Amino acid sequence: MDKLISLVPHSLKLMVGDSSPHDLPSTSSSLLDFFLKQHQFHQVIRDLADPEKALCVKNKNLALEFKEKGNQCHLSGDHPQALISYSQALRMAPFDADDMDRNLVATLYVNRASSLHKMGLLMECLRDCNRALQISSTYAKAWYRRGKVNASLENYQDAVRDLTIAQSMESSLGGKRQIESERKIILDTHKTEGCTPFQHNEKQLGISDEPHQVKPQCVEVTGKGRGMVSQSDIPQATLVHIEEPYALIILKHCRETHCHYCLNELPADTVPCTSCSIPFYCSQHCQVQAGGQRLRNCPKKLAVHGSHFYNLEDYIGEITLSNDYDPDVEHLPEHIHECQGVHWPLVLPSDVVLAGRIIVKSIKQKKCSKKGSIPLETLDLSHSYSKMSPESKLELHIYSIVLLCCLQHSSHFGLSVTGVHISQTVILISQIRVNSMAVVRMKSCDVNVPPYQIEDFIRCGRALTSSVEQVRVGQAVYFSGSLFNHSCQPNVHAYFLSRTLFIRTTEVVATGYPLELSYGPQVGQWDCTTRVKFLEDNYFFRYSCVINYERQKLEHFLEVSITSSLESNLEVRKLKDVDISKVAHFSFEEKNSSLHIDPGYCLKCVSYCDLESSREALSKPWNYIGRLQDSVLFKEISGMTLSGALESLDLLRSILHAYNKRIAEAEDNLAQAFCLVGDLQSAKGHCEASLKILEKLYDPNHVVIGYELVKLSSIQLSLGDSSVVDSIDRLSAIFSRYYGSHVDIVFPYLQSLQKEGCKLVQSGAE
Ligand SMILES: C[S@@+](CC[C@H](N)C(=O)[O-])C[C@H]1O[C@@H](n2cnc3c(N)ncnc32)[C@H](O)[C@@H]1O
Repeated sequence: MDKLISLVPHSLKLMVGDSSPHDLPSTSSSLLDFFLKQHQFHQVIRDLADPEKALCVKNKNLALEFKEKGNQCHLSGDHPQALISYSQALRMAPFDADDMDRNLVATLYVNRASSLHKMGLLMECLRDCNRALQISSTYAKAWYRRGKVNASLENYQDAVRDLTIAQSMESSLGGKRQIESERKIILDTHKTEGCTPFQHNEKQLGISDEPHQVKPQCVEVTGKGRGMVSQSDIPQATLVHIEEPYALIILKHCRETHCHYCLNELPADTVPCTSCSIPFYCSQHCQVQAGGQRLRNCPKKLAVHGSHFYNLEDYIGEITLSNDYDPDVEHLPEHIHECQGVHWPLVLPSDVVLAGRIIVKSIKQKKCSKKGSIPLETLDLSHSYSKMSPESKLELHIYSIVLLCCLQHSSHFGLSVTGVHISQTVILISQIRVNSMAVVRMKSCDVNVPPYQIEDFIRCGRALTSSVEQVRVGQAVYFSGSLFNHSCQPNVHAYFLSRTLFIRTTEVVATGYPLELSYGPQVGQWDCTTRVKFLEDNYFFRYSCVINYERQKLEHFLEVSITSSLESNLEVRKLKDVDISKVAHFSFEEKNSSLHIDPGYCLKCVSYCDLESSREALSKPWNYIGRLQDSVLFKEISGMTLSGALESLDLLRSILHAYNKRIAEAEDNLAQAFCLVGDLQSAKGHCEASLKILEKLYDPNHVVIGYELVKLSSIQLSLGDSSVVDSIDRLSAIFSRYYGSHVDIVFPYLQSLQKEGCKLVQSGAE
């Protein structure tokens, strides 16, 4: 990008920087004309989009190298490393390549199945066997591995069937004999009458279909454009909106860890795209839905001898015929035009690639390829192009030109790159910037447990300071979802299951009242100034809701814990446009209206703080707390860091207001540090202290309290403290308010906590 920007002459930069949506077609054509004369520009496009230079194509030699590495690791017993190597080999292997007279991909699936079996990942192993068989239905080794894993899964009937088929397909006499003896052992040891339910399809995570009858209405809201309002009185925790994305993309940092279609965390048995080496999917279902081009197979009718009990031909058909394509789900082959191994989808920013997906989708939907016109004007979304900085405008122009040139190379729509098309793309990217939603997932972590082991540790109740945090995994356009405006006091909460957006009320909402979300991280994670800046930089509006307005005025007046008095006080809404002393007066009214207000006094509890000297005195303790945070991150806690942080905490307590949020953060850091050094009693004390402060700052059912309760309950569990039951009950109530009946799907850790809590109480009662 910098290279292209540096080519643009100053006068053209000025013209683009000054442009309005109205002049876009002419500024776009001028810039395009300029670039078309630059050989460096053509070089950039060739590097990004020329199939000859494609870097993300399949590569058989590389696949064989990874396969060999996987085999060596498997032989030496390093199964996790073998798994990684086989997955990389699958990513690189051309779908139709052969290796030793066998389809290479099928071989790799079977090899990976062996590693998965050794690692105890039985369902993953079974799925890989099925994948191999769907490519090569006569593959004896795949049937054999399937039989073995079915035996481990105690699906003895299927195990016997699989081994019968394996024996029939095996060509060597020795092999046949070995399979026969294993089959006999299973037959002799286990009675196979009674049918084990057979399931080979990859099931998607079931999303419970909670009824939602409450439909919000879209209206014009003064100063905010369109917005959503309630049409009736809506109870708390009611689902008010469900929507599938119009277009979605995974974020770059999640490409190796999350499915590129549904954005769920990748399982151990990842499925790569069959045509390029870019995406990984969690299942063939997602691969097909995304346009990861799985070849349809048509297995032969196989005659199998050796069984008079079952109809083995039907059984084989059931396993080898994939049915990943779900005709009821709208098919969005969003990856298909990016799938030629060229690397522009990998290097261009996510929102630009997302714009490409929308362009291709709208072309396909309108079937206007012959006309070569991009019907982007159909996207009824707001944008703030006029408010962007000159640098951003130039950047948007260049990205739009590059994207269209790449699409022109990669797709077969006869796409022409013109000033009008570029200007439409500029507007589209501007629309994406203010309207797309960050798709998030809840992630559990623990200071003592490596991330890949967290689920196992949690399941066994061995995690100590487990915490949950929201991580951004994708970016998506939801047409109706984007009509919810922002509030720093949101009354609805958005979350995602797979690609689906859910919006739920977090409080009772009266008829006609706006339904508003919090843009950016959840309330409580940022202070007011940071959020206002974020809204200005990213959404181009100056946030001026009552709470903020009053808070800004109060911040001149008093630096301590203003959140506490205002955030919980809904009556503050009435205070718009009143003088600061009146705000103060209002806050004191109920208690003692005759109080005199001076800067430095807390409006909630009247304690005093000398703001000037406190600011100076705070810098040293903050440094110590910062050092502690780093040590927790690197899991290296020295006695010095700990004692420095403890002294700093005392200092903070003496200077700051008792309910300052930063003291709560320091307490929380100390809790994590004490967990790391194994002093759980102290950890519990600090966690409780942090919670006590948060309870003063937030509504008792606020999600911020829920997060701290997760930590407290995991420490209490580790200590065998029976009060964990109360903590878990509280946190269940809080999360149910935000996630309703989806709480167990969004936050599976809650169930493990509940189970462990019950066990603890029962063992205490015995
Ligand atoms: C995702 S859109 C919301 C829908 C938008 N109001 C519309 O008319 O399409 C985000 C844009 O809405 C406006 N907006 C959202 N919340 C606002 C608020 N609290 N105050 C002022 N403008 C707001 C801003 O222009 C922002 O860029």
